[in-house]
Amino acid sequence: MLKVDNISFAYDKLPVLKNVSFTIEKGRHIALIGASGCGKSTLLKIIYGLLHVQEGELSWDGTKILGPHFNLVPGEENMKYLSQGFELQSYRSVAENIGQYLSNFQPELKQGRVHELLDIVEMSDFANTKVENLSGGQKQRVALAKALAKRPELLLLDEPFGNIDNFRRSSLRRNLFRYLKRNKITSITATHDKTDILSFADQTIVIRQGEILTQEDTITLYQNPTDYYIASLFGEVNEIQLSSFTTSDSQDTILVYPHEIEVNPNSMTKARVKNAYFNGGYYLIEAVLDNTILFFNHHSKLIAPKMVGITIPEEIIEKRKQI
Ligand SMILES: Nc1ncnc2c1ncn2[C@@H]1O[C@H](COP(=O)(O)OP(=O)(O)OP(=O)(O)O)[C@@H](O)[C@H]1O
Repeated sequence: MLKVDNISFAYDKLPVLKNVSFTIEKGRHIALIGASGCGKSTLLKIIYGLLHVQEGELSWDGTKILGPHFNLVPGEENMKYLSQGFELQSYRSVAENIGQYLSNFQPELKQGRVHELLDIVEMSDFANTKVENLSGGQKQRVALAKALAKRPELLLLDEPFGNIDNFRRSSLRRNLFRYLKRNKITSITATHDKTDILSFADQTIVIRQGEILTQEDTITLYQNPTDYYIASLFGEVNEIQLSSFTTSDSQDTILVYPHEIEVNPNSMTKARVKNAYFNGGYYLIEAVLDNTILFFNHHSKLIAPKMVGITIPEEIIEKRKQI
């Protein structure tokens, strides 16, 4: 179990993390989300032992993480941290990089392990290619394989798929998290990508300006966002006046995702279409309702300045009213 107990951290005088506490059970996958600059990378570096906390304590399986003031070689033995820049040896081959820290005592074992890792990151065809001849996305995949090579107990990933094209990203993500689950490797992934969060994170930790806002089961958090900041980290979201959709005359608002709003010609609530953005399987419609911008999904393009009736299902209204 990872235990982070009331840590605070500042670069020089700039406080970045404030009284951060949470625990993570072994084998769980955690997404770490928050606006750019909120302290995600800093937190990962602290957990890995690259930065020394001014206040608080951390432990992994009951053993205190001492940080760089106490470890000769920075970085905890049983963890791996994959940073946004990848530390690879560019003049050596992909296979040599992945196997760099593996024992040479049993060459067949080492070779088998390197092949297994090449397969996970879909880089088998590049085993003998020098890293300097790879693209950014390919380097990122090699760095990931290298981080997994020595079977870390805790894997810390900082935007791990940022440079990887969409096509590759989906299968890589599936391969990686399947491997981590099978091998009971705990992971924390700092990310801005909603798919990393929704499909693969058991739990999500939300940070705002260096403070933990919440740690919650991912699906529960998505379905019951307690504030606009949290909901907006999953993508577009609307803050809607209840009075626009119900007979209520209260000033209360609820959070509604674009896919939860339905076009219904019979609805008394009419919005004026402003723009339609093609999104593949649907259009994201930007409309104006009661002088406020509103986003909803629609299967076909709607042309401005058309007036459309819209509704929100009763159960969504009731659920969000209670948050
Ligand atoms: N080495 C450093 N020295 C001084 N300030 C730093 C340093 N590294 C980061 N910071 C500052 O600390 C704050 C948190 O940075 P951090 O990289 O942890 O944010 P982040 O949430 O990971 O952001 P992003 O999502 O953009 O990667 C920012 O204000 C950043 O400018």
